[in-house]
Amino acid sequence: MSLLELNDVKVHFPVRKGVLFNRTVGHVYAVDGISLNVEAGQTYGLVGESGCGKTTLGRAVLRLVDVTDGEIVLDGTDLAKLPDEEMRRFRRRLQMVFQDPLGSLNPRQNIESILSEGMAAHGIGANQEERRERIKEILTRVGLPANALSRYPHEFSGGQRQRIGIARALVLEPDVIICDEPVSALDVSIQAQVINLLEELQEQLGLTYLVIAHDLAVVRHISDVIGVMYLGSLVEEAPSDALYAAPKHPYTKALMSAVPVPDPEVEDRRERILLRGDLPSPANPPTGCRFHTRCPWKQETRCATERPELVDLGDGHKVACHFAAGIEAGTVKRTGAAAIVPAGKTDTVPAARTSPEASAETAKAETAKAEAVVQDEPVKAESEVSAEAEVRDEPVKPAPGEAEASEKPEASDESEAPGK
Ligand SMILES: Nc1ncnc2c1ncn2[C@@H]1O[C@H](COP(=O)(O)OP(=O)(O)OP(=O)(O)O)[C@@H](O)[C@H]1O
Repeated sequence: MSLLELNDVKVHFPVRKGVLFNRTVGHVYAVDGISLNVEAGQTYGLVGESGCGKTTLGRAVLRLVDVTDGEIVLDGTDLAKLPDEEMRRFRRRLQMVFQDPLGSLNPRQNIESILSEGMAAHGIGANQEERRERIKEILTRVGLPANALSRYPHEFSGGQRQRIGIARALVLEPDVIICDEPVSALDVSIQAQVINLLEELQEQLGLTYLVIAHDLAVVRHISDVIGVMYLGSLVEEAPSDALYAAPKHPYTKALMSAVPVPDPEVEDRRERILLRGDLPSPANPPTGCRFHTRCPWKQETRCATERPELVDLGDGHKVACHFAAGIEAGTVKRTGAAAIVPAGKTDTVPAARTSPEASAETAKAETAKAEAVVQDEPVKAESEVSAEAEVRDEPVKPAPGEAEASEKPEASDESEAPGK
């Protein structure tokens, strides 16, 4: 059963001009008609390049931005239409884990204060004593020592801060956690541990996640279903394995073709699709299919005039492309608008600096590393982690003001062992 259901959600930001900015001259169509279902106890991964509207959609679900149109149904209640007062009660049930753990934690509050603030606001725990006990339990679950309570955010490494961000969400016992780029600010060696922690917590507590990320490797590992976003809309949605085995939308094919294959023979033979140009402006999106200006299979004139619906081609594999079936069957021919080259020869084709391929090229090695880490790195069992936390009795770093912040570089984030 769907716990969270989005029906044709739109978020259009007005573009204002004039001396008093009181004249609306257009709109940024950041989210433009997204429908998706997140099943209870599952993870929905939302991917797309920077600027496609992922974060805005996540914020819309929490009603942190105004929803222009559509329904956001949590457990039968449409949040989009709830008065602010009633929405406040629902806020506890939807929590967010942010990309930048340091930026989202108040540096002047210790961990107990940060975590108990929301609990008190939502009436969780009869008194501070009860709240403290609950916080200690959650800190152990996320692999942090109980003595973290009295420490401040700057005393922790990046990965540990993200664990605090996860704990802050968990203490409120939410139904759905929206993770917005939960590991992209972390060193690659730490990313897998945080992803694995999210998975362990899901198994133990039956959590439901909406994970927003630009990194296909991160989303693949954790998601049951993946949605691919382009310029405010979903272009493809499928069970994770099906999407990776056989992407059907040209945009997804291009994204996937940028991910290197570990086998050198396959890598040499396979083709890469290099999209040219930047993501068009969401203030002035192309007509028809929004991807047609960069699509290698663009056909006259339907692609430029008729916006494709997201259609189920079988087994829940949905695609918004007029010619997906023909492309798959080989009956629709390529027409240009993108270069298709052997993977080993990508450097011969200049791509626009800001295109996904430009960043994909520079991020290629990083993605490979991240994927290797996600697959191979042994992660301690939770029992091991909490046992270590108990045993270790390490000196507490100076409180803020006593000494300059002794921020550790992420790379020396040790193996993210708790109890530091
Ligand atoms: N408050 C706002 N007012 C106007 N435009 C906005 C606002 N917030 C976001 N946008 C625009 O909406 C579009 C989508 O932004 P959004 O941050 O959701 O994308 P994203 O896919 O999450 O990208 P990133 O990963 O870089 O954050 C962008 O063009 C952005 O400039």
